[in-house]
Amino acid sequence: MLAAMTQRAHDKTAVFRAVDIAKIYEMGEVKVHALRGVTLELYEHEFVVLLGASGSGKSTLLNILGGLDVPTSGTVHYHGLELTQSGDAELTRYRREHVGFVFQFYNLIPSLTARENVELITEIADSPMDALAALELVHMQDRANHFPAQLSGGEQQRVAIARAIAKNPKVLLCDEPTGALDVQTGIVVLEAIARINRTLGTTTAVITHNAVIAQLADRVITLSDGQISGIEDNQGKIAAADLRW
Ligand SMILES: Nc1ncnc2c1ncn2[C@@H]1O[C@H](COP(=O)(O)OP(=O)(O)OP(=O)(O)O)[C@@H](O)[C@H]1O
Repeated sequence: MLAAMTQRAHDKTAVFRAVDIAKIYEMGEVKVHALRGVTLELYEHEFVVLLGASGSGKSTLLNILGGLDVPTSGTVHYHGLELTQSGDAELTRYRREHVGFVFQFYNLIPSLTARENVELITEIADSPMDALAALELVHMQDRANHFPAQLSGGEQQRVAIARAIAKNPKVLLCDEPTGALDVQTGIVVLEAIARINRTLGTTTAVITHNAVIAQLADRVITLSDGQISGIEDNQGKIAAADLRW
């Protein structure tokens, strides 16, 4: 078992290497231990699901990997860049150049069309893809000229995903991307995320509390009470269209 894991570690290039990270939120007298010594690697091109109950520390971990937050102790590397030694300007540059974020709520700009929402990002990125090509990846090219209010929740989320990947990020971090959607719509959104991982090779991490969604992943990392309680290769990876919950 250990030999197999060591072998795999040698076969793959680590994008992230987090060692013994802890995060303590201090609120007056109260200390919340959101992460308690998390060590993990995420590899190039893989699709990881971070699974755990509410409050287990999933968002805290994702925010730290994405440079939105810093741990109280421990180290995080993104390739050669030590995020835990980086200042605000460096973290901002890191996020802008390397990370696409997708959240539960889409945060599209209501006065801009789908295409314009995506173009906002492509205009400031170094090597963006064409906004329409990004919309095509999430099967929203036909709705490019529609405003967010003219789109369903799932369609808005697909536009938000197009916006996240249009700058060609190396990693796509998704925090409960289907949390606000019904099952069928959620499946279409997950299909879009899986398609991006397959076709662009973007290292993808999806947070969920829904164990069914873990079937999409190459690896499933389970968090419980701020600690990793399991890391498993998923032998039974299935297509999003075949998920049922
Ligand atoms: N900014 C904050 N200030 C204080 N405590 C926080 C803060 N953010 C998170 N926490 C606490 O840290 C713990 C982990 O929260 P986190 O949001 O990472 O969990 P989660 O697994 O993503 O939960 P959920 O699925 O409900 O979003 C929780 O106890 C939460 O209340």
